Amino acid sequence: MNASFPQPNLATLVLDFDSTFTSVEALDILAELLSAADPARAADVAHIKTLTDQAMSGEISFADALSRRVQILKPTREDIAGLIEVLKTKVSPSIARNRAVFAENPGKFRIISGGFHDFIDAVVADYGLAAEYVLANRLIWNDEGVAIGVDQANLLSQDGGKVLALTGLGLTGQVVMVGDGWTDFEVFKGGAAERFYAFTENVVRPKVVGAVNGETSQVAASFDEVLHTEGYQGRYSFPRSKLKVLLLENIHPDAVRAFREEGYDVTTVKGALDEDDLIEALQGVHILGLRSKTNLTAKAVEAADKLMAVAAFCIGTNQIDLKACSQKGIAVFNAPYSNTRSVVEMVMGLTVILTRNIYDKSVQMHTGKWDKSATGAHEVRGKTLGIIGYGAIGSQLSILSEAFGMRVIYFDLAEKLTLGNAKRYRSLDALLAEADVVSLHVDGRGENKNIFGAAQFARMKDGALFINLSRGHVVDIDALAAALKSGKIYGAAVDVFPEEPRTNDDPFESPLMGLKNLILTPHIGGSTEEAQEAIAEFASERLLNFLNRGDTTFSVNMPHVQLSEVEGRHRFLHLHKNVPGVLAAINVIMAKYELNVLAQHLKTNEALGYVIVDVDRGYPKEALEELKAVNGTLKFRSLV
Ligand SMILES: NC(=O)C1=CN([C@@H]2O[C@H](COP(=O)(O)OP(=O)(O)OC[C@H]3O[C@@H](n4cnc5c(N)ncnc54)[C@H](O)[C@@H]3O)[C@@H](O)[C@H]2O)C=CC1
Ligand SMILES: O=C(O)C(=O)COP(=O)(O)O
Repeated sequence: MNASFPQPNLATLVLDFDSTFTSVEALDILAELLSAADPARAADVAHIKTLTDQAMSGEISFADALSRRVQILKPTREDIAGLIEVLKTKVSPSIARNRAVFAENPGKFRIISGGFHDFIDAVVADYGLAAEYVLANRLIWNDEGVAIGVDQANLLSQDGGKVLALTGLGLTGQVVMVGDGWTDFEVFKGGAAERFYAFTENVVRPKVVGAVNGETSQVAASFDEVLHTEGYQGRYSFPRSKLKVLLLENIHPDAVRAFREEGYDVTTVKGALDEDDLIEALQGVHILGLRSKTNLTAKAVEAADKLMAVAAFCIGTNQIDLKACSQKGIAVFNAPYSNTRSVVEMVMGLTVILTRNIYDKSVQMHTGKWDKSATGAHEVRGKTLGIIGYGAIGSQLSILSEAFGMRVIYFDLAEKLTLGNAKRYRSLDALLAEADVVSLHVDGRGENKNIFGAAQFARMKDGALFINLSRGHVVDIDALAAALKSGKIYGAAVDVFPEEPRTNDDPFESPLMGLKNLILTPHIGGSTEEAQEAIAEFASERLLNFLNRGDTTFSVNMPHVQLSEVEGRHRFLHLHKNVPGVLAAINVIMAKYELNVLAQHLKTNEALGYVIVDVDRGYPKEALEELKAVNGTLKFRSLV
């Protein structure tokens, strides 16, 4: 840390070793190593684990369990050397990522353990903790180099030994105990520490967690949480385990895994939520993942107290009130290309099925009717496909249908790169007059409500086909039903509806039900395993890059800034209304606190300005308060 900004009055943090500093119980690992080398010792492993568990939960005497375990194991010096190598790879993830904190705060950390100096010292030495900072037991060795017992004179081989050993150090200032086990809690209960954190990153011991009072003793799911609460500047300015991620609508498990692996607190919900339930579920949530069926309304955005970012784990973002999100400085992302191909393949299949009348033939077969005839069945080759909306899906469809021998014409509001031999039509009516198959691929913007109604069906060729896999509100469903009933159009495939059930348990109702040569599908255009997996990867990466570095690439409402990892520096992320003077105000504060700026970016769009400043490590807390108070600030956070 920059020596000019020491954090005042930091407590001494005393860390337990087994299942706290490392993610494992050392004697369990030792037992596993011994039994791997000699399978006849498998029973010993089970025995050791039971004793460890009983002792850590406070069910049996710690001292008794300790010497019994050593006597069962009887490790050699080589065994202990092997154990050290393994333990070095098992340091708890949140401790490992905060390695710099140990060096930046010399003398502020102690290790206390009923385990043994014989292996602990070597493991914690990598973190700059010398043996004098370790309070632990010692093994008793015989002349053959075999450990045969425990130093009974050492306080830590006795019940209640941690309290006595720690008190004996006579530390000045506040002392805080961090550990997973009952003996760690006893340190606090016995008065040797002012505060206690029940450390649950590796193991949750109900007796210990149940004993905390929420004030001077509390649960910490990671070392980041401890550092943050105790005022240390750790690897993360805010502990990830306190950042809540809510994933709705059965988002692929790969996304859940991606967030959990990075230490975030993830909750999943199978279906979509209505406004009231969403408002309730969003309380305290920082990150929201949804798909096409959850409407994130302005009211829900307004009520969301902690929301920082939202991702549509799909293409469409029409279900999200983007304006409301921007006004609150909430970043919105989507996955614009991950299910494109799935939709296109489905449209190709539907085109062939409708053109050949395959669907109705199959329905009849299921009722025992054999109707072998060519009447009304056609090839798609040589037919004209009219694509409305030549975006990612429309243009990909253009390529595949040309490969099928179709002639492609399209209509789009925007200028688009025409692919292959497709032809752009500047008038929708002209396209409708020529297309044998009309396929809708416009986006779901509000203005597109009912763009396809009775007038458009009337302008289509008699007996043409109609396909909609875009958005339900784009088509007047009654007009579609009428066009099908009258025979004006020969067949249709519809995947999206103005009203869709929220979950698979809710009923589907539509005036389209029961009509002939009409294929209805439950909004599955993007529902392939390939697409869902790709979306999970893409959308979670966008969110994680935003959370971990401030990167806004691919955001649908934020100015785009691509950022690298934050290494050995602090990063301030300042999102504000796009009004004059904000950058200047930020720089005045930087200068006032003599913060050494390593890099600075400013990107704006119509509504928002986004300033990113990387500074040398170490800053006074007041600087952050002033940065947050700059006029126009919507969101401010700092990363380390
Ligand atoms: N059924 C499903 O499961 C899925 C549905 N979708 C939906 O498919 C639609 C298309 O997706 P993408 O191609 O990725 O979107 P995109 O944004 O790349 O393309 C949309 C195109 O439509 C054009 N457009 C918008 N309004 C128009 C109008 N009134 N008339 C003519 N052109 C208009 C735009 O200029 C743009 O080129 C979206 O509504 C998306 O939500 C996407 C994936 C899966
Ligand atoms: O990607 C889209 O826009 C879709 O419509 C797919 O929606 P879904 O994720 O299947 O709810």
